[in-house]
Amino acid sequence: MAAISIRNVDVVFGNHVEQSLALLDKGSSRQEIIDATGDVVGVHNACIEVQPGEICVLMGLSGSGKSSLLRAVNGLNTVSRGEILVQDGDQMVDIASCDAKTLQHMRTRRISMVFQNFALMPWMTVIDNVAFGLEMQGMSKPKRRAKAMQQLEMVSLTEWKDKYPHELSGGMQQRVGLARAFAMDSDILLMDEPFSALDPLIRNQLQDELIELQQRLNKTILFVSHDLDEALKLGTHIAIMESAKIIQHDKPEDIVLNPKTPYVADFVAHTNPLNVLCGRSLMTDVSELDTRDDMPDDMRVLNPHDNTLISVNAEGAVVAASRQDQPLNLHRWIDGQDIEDLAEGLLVMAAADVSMRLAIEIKYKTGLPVLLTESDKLVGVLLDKDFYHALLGKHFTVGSD
Ligand SMILES: Nc1ncnc2c1ncn2[C@@H]1O[C@H](COP(=O)(O)OP(=O)(O)OP(=O)(O)O)[C@@H](O)[C@H]1O
Repeated sequence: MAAISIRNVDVVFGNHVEQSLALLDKGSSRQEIIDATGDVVGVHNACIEVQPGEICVLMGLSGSGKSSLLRAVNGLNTVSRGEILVQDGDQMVDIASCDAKTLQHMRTRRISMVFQNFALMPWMTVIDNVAFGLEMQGMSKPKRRAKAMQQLEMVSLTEWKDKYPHELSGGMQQRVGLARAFAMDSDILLMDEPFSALDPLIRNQLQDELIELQQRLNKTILFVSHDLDEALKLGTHIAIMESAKIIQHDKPEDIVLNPKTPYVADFVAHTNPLNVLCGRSLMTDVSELDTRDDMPDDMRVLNPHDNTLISVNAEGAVVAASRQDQPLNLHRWIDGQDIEDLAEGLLVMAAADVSMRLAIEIKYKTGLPVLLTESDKLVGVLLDKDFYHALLGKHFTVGSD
């Protein structure tokens, strides 16, 4: 069961919603609808399923409708048409049509929100800010203070518990915002550009902390960002919005490798995709490696210029390698090992899903191509051209639709 299921959702701001929806159905543009009715289309026909434990990032330029859609998920924006089904135990509640009491229940128990401007109460101490939502849930004072302390510990702010928000830096205030959201124990977190007001170093640190917290707590997160690097880093899925519509909803790697429109390609061209690209997507397939008539059948050429060769056995495993007739040592890369262990001239075999960032580091240390394996079988090789393609962004083609 999806945690959030957004089905054909339109959000129209204004006083002529029916008329504007009719115009949308006739294919009128956003601007034509503003001209005809004065209404603004925030979201047009959005459909996404977010599975439990996913981080889905809504990404797009300013005004594309990201916040409008996010805010519809907890009823802060009225859904003009369509359904937003949110998991509540073993049933799904339609936020678009449920009564006020159910919406209140969903907001206090199931869905928490973290805002860009932190939205802390300036007259309350840090701990009271974190405990605030728990009071709304009806939890007793000692219990909610204990719980709030736990959350502050999680974001390393226990020593600041009695301070007021203005005494904290922006990054610390956003940590309080995170602690407050996590304290609610709700399964779903809505995050509206929570880190964009912070300087890059702190933003990076909070992104890492969010990933770490998410791995521990397994929340479902819908996250708004206008920064593709942030989306690629955080998202298990990314939904790209343009002019109120979702134009591509995919895994990060697919966004980078197969942008569906020039708008998406333009974002991709200005990003650093090395963290999301994996070796398999860019490798030269084993079947494309050259053989030579003057060599045994099991030999493959990695580099004809310095005569780097490998020998592959009947099971497809690499059993030997040489360069300029001198044997090369083979080395199996183990996750988590220290890159400094590698030396010039080692021929490394890594899993085919190795990140391109790590593959480039390996190549830098060894000066050799990187062999990619699956269950010990050679499936491909990262040659110089594959690294250059990754670095120069020559790895994608824009889809036709
Ligand atoms: N409450 C509202 N009333 C009227 N128009 C609104 C309202 N909220 C958003 N809009 C309009 O809907 C459109 C989409 O805005 P939205 O804030 O969702 O975009 P966004 O992609 O989140 O942009 P940003 O990154 O700048 O926050 C904009 O044209 C905006 O002016």
